[in-house]
Amino acid sequence: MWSTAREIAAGDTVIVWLASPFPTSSILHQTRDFIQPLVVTPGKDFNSKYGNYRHSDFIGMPFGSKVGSRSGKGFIHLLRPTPELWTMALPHRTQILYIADISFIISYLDIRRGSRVIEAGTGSGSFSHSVARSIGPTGHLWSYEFHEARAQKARDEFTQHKMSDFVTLTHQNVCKDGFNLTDAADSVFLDLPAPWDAVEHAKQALRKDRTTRISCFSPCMEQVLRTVSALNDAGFIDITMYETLIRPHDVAQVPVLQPISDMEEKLKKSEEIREIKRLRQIAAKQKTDESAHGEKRKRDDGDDEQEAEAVDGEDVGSGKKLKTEDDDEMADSTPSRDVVNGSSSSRGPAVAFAPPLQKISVSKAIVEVRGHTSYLTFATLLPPMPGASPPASSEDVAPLDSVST
Ligand SMILES: C[S@@+](CC[C@H](N)C(=O)[O-])C[C@H]1O[C@@H](n2cnc3c(N)ncnc32)[C@H](O)[C@@H]1O
Repeated sequence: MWSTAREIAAGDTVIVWLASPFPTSSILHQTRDFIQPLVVTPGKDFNSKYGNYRHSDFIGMPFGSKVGSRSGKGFIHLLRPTPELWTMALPHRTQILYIADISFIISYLDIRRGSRVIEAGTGSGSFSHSVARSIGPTGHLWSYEFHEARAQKARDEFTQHKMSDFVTLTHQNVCKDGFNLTDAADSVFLDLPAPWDAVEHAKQALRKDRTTRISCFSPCMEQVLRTVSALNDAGFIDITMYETLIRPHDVAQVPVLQPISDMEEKLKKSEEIREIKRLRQIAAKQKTDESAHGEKRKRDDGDDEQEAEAVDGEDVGSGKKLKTEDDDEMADSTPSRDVVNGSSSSRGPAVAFAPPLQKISVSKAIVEVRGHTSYLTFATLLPPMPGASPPASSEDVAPLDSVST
């Protein structure tokens, strides 16, 4: 398909991104103001509200470059085309399929490297580009469009995007004239106003030596019901309908909350250390008082000192401090942080046990889901059983109320 070279050359298609390189989901469907395809043509200029540029200046730049305008005001990004970017940037000649539906259809039709696929109609070629990438040059896409100007424009684009070796575009009314193919395709995709009229033709074009799939894209339920009837009549099975909706999520980074059991343990330890510190302070104060008075104070109760020594690990009399495990832990715990709520503490060398604070990404789904595009009906066609007679059509089946019991 498109150039895989590192640098942009004359004649290459580039996608010009005119806005922030980090789109939010809300602008993904309104990006045509921000994103445009461009064929690099020496001698031509690209002018926009983001500045003026000469195509020839793009030649030799790596794809993905950020380019400043000639006036120094504004910049653009020159991106390598992908089917996703093409769908966002392509010139619309019809309504098009977007990536949420495209990816779902490709997955449910089991389209992969080497697949042989039929699509009708081609429209603006949005779906065609994603299929072309999925099947690669070892597969084949037969695309049909009955609007002559659209067919020609799509054909030109397929040639420009180096797809024409494995994508065949035919200008034809598939409901009337079918696909001119027999037992050829692994799957069929119909994006037509009246897909039911093309179901029998699709059946003829599908392979009979393996299980094959069909999908029809229709905006309203009446179309779905007619299509389901036609699929039933043609002997398709496993008929299922889906709707693809985009549900945006609010994403935020939050501090990792620690398990309560850990917190209890740490709080207990914190209390113990606070108590030790308190006793140390008492002992230190006593020592200061004694030296200030220049005499050794007589103790009424020698037990106090012993108690302080026992808890504190400090030889109060000699002023020598004995190192404890807790001291090590306090010294190692940097930076100092509040364990409980995760906020930074400005209380100096406070007691701290938590490792440097970690954050995780969490998301909350937005309840309202908008953006109905169409209903997707899928069905399966099994290879005929050897010696089996063709399935009865619904017209041959007597209505339920006429069946006597
Ligand atoms: C909605 S557009 C398809 C958009 C396309 N899936 C895309 O992603 O760009 C439907 C196209 O089907 C074409 N079409 C309608 N009926 C047709 C028929 N019977 N045979 C061939 N093409 C047909 C229309 O001209 C139109 O271009």
